[in-house]
Amino acid sequence: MILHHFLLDQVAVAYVIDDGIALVCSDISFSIEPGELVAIVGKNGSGKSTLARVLAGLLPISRGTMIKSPEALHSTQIIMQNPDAQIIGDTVYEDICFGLENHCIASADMPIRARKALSAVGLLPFMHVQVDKLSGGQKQLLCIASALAIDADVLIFDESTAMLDPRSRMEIIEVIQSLHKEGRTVLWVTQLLEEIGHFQRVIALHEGKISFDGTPSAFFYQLNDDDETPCEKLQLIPPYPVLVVNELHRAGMMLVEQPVLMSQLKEVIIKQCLSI
Ligand SMILES: Nc1ncnc2c1ncn2[C@@H]1O[C@H](COP(=O)(O)OP(=O)(O)OP(=O)(O)O)[C@@H](O)[C@H]1O
Repeated sequence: MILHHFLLDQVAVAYVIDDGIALVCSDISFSIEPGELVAIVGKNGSGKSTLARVLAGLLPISRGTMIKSPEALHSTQIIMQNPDAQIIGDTVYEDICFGLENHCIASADMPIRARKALSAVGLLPFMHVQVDKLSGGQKQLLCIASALAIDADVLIFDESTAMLDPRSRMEIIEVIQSLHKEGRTVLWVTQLLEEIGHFQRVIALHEGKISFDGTPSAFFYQLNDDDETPCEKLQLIPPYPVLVVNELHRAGMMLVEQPVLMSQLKEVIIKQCLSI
């Protein structure tokens, strides 16, 4: 029997506003299984952060049902867009320890956990630095390290690398892939479509509803030439490798595979050229 981490059925979410309530998500039904690596995409205001907060237990649902596994209930960490809203300690180390204390981790284990987590995000040299001396991107890395130190089963990243440069962002995605290999469940909210090739599954939101749930290649490619892809339907711009494939296609060169990442595009072109 599969125990879902999250099982949502016809979920709706509303905010209380001045003149009533605003329904921002509706008809949301999906499940997340343990160990999944999922990207959540959509335009600004499509409901990604709202959904992330619901899954993290920070927002109640207004309608429908949501069932969580015990792990998802007790061991989910969300890393949000704004690092200042999540940092409490005066120094990097104190901030990590604050989260560890909240999770009843023994004091003796704290230094080793903090070092391991800070190493994973490249912040070990900053361990005893005052938090207000960190850049915005370094603060985001600290929030990620705090979640890693706690050893959460489910990690939800809500555009938490938005302030990082491309190299640091790639390094975080590599950290996330290794956490996934260890069995962790990762939900990654992003606006950057070039990132989603690193994920197994894409959930796309449009106006608070799920408009797509499937693989990255199914999001960017369509079997029939005349059909719009799920990505095009959302009026989002696909990443560069997909644009290259589409241009080659128009020029008469059909690729047998559907690359999403640059490394995949390179492999496909080499394979195809060698077979001519
Ligand atoms: N606290 C709130 N009160 C009222 N409305 C809200 C609140 N937070 C978000 N909303 C509204 O809910 C809708 C979805 O917002 P949400 O932040 O979930 O979208 P998003 O896809 O994460 O957007 P972005 O990519 O811009 O961060 C938007 O219309 C937004 O204005």
